[in-house]
Amino acid sequence: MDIDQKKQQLRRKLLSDRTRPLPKQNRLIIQKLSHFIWKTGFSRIALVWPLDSEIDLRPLCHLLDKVGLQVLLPYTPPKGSALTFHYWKPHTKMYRGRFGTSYPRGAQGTPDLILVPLLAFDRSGARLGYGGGYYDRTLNAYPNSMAVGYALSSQEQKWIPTDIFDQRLEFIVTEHEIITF
Ligand SMILES: Nc1nc2c(c(=O)[nH]1)N(C=O)[C@@H](CNc1ccc(C(=O)N[C@@H](CCC(=O)O)C(=O)O)cc1)CN2
Ligand SMILES: Nc1ncnc2c1ncn2[C@@H]1O[C@H](COP(=O)(O)OP(=O)(O)OP(=O)(O)O)[C@@H](O)[C@H]1O
Repeated sequence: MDIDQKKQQLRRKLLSDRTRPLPKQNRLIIQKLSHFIWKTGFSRIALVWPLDSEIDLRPLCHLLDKVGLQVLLPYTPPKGSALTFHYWKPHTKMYRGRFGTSYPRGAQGTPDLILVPLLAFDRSGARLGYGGGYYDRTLNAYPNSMAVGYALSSQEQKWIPTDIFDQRLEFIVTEHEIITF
């Protein structure tokens, strides 16, 4: 079995086992993330609008906006291209995009810090996503942005198969800890 097939097998299993985070877990991750973001001193932060059963960062979008930081959200282009990030404010209208994603139209920006959604991670900083390769291409396209994954601690796996193009994360924030690589 090659790496793509191994990833696909793991992805299928994780998707079928996945349960929605509990409100308390969601709150704890947001607390940890907001503290982490505050400490970096960065001001342009890329987050993501949730898909089914994912951690919901929408309260964090509002929180960051309230304290005067710039919130950016991704637009998902056809497979093969990097995501683009667009400024969001609490009143911004969201549009339906590819794969059930939602995105704001309007001015594009370059984030200082990119929060990266994931299906699974391991202790080496490897991540498994939905298989579009979007964040791998995006982190390549924004080499100066800090990449920070966020996940439930239950999303940790012993080992994630990786390819040469897979981008490792610098940090992963869970409801229990901040993992540094
Ligand atoms: N909330 C959220 N937004 C996000 C992401 C994410 O993980 N979470 N993405 C992170 O990259 C991007 C969109 N990623 C996606 C990439 C591929 C597929 C996809 O191919 N879905 C197939 C099934 C995949 C499979 O069977 O392996 C489908 O819908 O048919 C879905 C989302 C950008 N926005
Ligand atoms: N930088 C890249 N250059 C060329 N091809 C790439 C690159 N990154 C990913 N790919 C291709 O995209 C496909 C999906 O990649 P991968 O399985 O790593 O996605 P993922 O990280 O799980 O998904 P996502 O980032 O969208 O959440 C791979 O089969 C690979 O061929």
